Amino acid sequence: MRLLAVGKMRRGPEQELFERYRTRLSPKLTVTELPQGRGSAGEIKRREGEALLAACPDDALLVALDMGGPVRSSEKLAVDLERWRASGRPLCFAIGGAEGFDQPVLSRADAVLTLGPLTWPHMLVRILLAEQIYRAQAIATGHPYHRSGRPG
Ligand SMILES: C[S@@+](CC[C@H](N)C(=O)[O-])C[C@H]1O[C@@H](n2cnc3c(N)ncnc32)[C@H](O)[C@@H]1O
Repeated sequence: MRLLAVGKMRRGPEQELFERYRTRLSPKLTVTELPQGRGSAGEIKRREGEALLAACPDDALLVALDMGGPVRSSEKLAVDLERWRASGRPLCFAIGGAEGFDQPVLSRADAVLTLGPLTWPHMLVRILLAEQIYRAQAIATGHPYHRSGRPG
């Protein structure tokens, strides 16, 4: 699995937390960091979008992290992750920069993964994504890390 992410994560508590989850994942999640775009908001989005699409293999199943996607439970994400991996295509997640994704990235994406309607800082999104993939793996294997606790 690959993560294409705009921006550079510096050493510190965010990186430590991200690594805590990332290193528990199987298969491994490798990270490709892309430079933040320059110029107007439109130029930033276009440049970052071009870099994201250039880094994404043609045959990859691209999952764009964006507020605009359908809301999923962690259990549903576990099912979708299994389905995405069973496709046999390399799985690529993408996290945008401060301006979000350019339309061509969203058009190329095979799926959109939302972490809810709130806007999260992109470095926290890396942590949340790694934790949710780890949780999805715990759900798939029946590991007690995940406890549903929901009625019904
Ligand atoms: C600071 S946000 C960008 C916000 C931008 N103004 C927009 O409207 O998309 C940076 C990146 O974090 C990710 N992100 C932020 N909040 C998210 C959420 N609730 N669900 C999924 N991804 C999110 C997206 O990949 C987004 O491109």
